[in-house]
Amino acid sequence: MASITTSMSTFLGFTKRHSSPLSSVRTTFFFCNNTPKNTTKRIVYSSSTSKQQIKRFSRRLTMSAANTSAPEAEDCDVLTKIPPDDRIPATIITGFLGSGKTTLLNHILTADHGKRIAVIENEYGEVDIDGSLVAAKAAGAEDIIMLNNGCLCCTVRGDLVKMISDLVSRKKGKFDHIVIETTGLANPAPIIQTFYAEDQVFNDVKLDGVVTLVDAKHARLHLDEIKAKGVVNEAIEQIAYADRIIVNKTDLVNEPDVASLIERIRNINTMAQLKKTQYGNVDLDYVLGIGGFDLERIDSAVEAKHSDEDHASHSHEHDHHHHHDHEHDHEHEHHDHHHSHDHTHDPGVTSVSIVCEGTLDLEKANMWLGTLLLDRSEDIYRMKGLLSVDGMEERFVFQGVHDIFQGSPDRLWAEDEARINKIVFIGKNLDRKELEEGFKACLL
Ligand SMILES: Nc1nc2c(ncn2[C@@H]2O[C@H](COP(=O)(O)OP(=O)(O)OP(=O)(O)O)[C@@H](O)[C@H]2O)c(=O)[nH]1
Repeated sequence: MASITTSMSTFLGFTKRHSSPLSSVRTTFFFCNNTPKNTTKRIVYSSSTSKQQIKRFSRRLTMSAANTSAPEAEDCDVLTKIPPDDRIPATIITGFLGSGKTTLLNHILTADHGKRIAVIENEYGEVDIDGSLVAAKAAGAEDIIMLNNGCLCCTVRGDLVKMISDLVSRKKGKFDHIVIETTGLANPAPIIQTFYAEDQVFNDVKLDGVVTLVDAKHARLHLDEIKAKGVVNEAIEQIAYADRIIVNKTDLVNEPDVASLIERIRNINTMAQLKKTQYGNVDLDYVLGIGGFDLERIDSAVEAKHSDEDHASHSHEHDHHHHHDHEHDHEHEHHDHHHSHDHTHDPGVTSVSIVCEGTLDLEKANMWLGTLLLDRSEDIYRMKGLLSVDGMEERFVFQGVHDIFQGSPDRLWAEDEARINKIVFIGKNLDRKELEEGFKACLL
């Protein structure tokens, strides 16, 4: 995957105060670029990041944590409040070929939600706008832009940046939301990274979330497909990056099959909410206004409270004892589901959750997370966490996508509140024991 890199000097220069009206609010994140219009910041780890640099970074955070009571201090780098973000939200709709992406898009465009939506449609190799989308345009999409000279996640990423910037400069104020439909073979990661790596996009548009359609009838075939070494299985990747999963076409399969598919999806991604549907028929607030990358909404993701539909599936017997003999095969994680039966599936991509009471030593935690991202950022697809850190009165929330990391203190811990840390990782070759031990070694 193309990695986004930045010089570590800017990364370490993250104490600069903002000249915006928000400057009285202390700045949030570890970051790489100045962003004049808002205070969302990013850190992008590069392969040239050294452990020494992480150590320096860690020391700076330690100092700033001890300094949280002095918001006006010139060298202050920790926020007590996550500032409002008024950038235009963008939702990515992805899912394997034929899973129902266009059907969902039409549902969104024709429903009565009062939002003015601009659509970016990536139909690889097609020349004309999909007939059904023409109908949707008539029904009210603010703008439909076709990207058909390549796949968004590879060749036309630059086009995506250009399209979003054109859209913003041409029509700012005339639309409220951007929906991007990927091709069925897209890997969402580079598309997600575009929203952080490209200032032209980042300054005006924020990623709202990734919605992944799963074809209840055919998904198993795609998930089972074993690719050559180094080749991603798009069906797995699309599930792994999702904030919302829609198991569609449930009219074509029986309930036990849907249940075992959901079980399998859950093994890949415990963080996303999941719903079963037919013809993409979901409530619109399930797919728009997700806040999947918002720090203030980390809570709901790390709680891993699954919907009734999820739980309903757990009462069924599972018949998926398949076991792949390939390089990624390893013991799978099942932390949140409390299933005791032995089965192995979706080798490679899993979710690992760590829930643990206690308070973290800031320097150790920084070292651990920094080193983890430095060594494993290719494998860590997404992570979200909520931490209790020594010297911070607030909970520390963070989220990351590969080498992009954002973190900020959010609300104060209540006096009688148990200091429970929660972290969820989604990624490849995750070793739960190692992650848990690494985390626990940072506790005071
Ligand atoms: N039976 C059934 N068919 C569905 C359902 N949802 C969508 N379809 C049909 O499945 C076909 C593919 O749906 P699309 O919405 O075009 O899927 P897509 O993911 O956009 O497809 P690609 O762009 O080719 O990747 C269409 O004929 C839809 O009418 C469903 O829940 N049940």
